[in-house]
Amino acid sequence: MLFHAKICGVRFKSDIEAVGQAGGDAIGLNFFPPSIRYVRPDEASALSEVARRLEIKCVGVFVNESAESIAQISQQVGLDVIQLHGDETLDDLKLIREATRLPVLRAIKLPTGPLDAETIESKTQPWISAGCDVLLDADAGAAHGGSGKTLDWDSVRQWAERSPEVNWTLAGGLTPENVAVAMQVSGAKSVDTASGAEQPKGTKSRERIAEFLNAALK
Ligand SMILES: O=C(O)c1ccccc1N[C@@H]1O[C@H](COP(=O)(O)O)[C@@H](O)[C@H]1O
Repeated sequence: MLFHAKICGVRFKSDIEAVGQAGGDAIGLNFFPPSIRYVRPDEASALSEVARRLEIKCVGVFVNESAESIAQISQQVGLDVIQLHGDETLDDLKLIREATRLPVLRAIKLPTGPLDAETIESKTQPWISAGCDVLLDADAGAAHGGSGKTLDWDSVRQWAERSPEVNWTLAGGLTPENVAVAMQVSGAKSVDTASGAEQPKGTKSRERIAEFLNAALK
């Protein structure tokens, strides 16, 4: 497992200090320019120094970025994990791995309505076979992520029970209020949130970060 609880889309040092104080083990730095959580690589370098000091992993979130660009940003910032959250292919994965030599977390975007274990299996299987950990997220359309929409956690559990060896993270609309239930129902041991730790949307809240991590790590 790459991490237990990640707070994604942090933009300020104080966000990372709040994650460290509440025992979180990963942050996400968002390199998708249209996102409200986007950080420039030079800003991200300063953030990753804080994370490194607190022994928090830095996950770079990328959407349809070239392998060269991912490698350049990854080196500049000092990333630990590459999260692919766009329409990247298995051929792209090969290039990204060769260029970065970092573990890859593949976001699998699933429908927010009724779901079944077979659908999750068919979408995750090629990436798991290629050696990726997978992050299950709600399909956010053109925004690609950060929608605040939740998944059908019962179906996630049915899929996960069939594949106990797979390293996976639950995302999609997780909040301080629902993360404990989401973990109980789905069986997730690793979770990720972006909008759930914000107040207002786009601004991380120290209180919501602490509440989320307390609920997820208890
Ligand atoms: O957060 C974003 O803006 C974002 C944009 C593009 C790709 C991924 C993004 N974030 C990821 O989306 C999931 C779910 O977000 P939420 O918790 O539902 O708001 C989040 O865990 C990030 O990894």
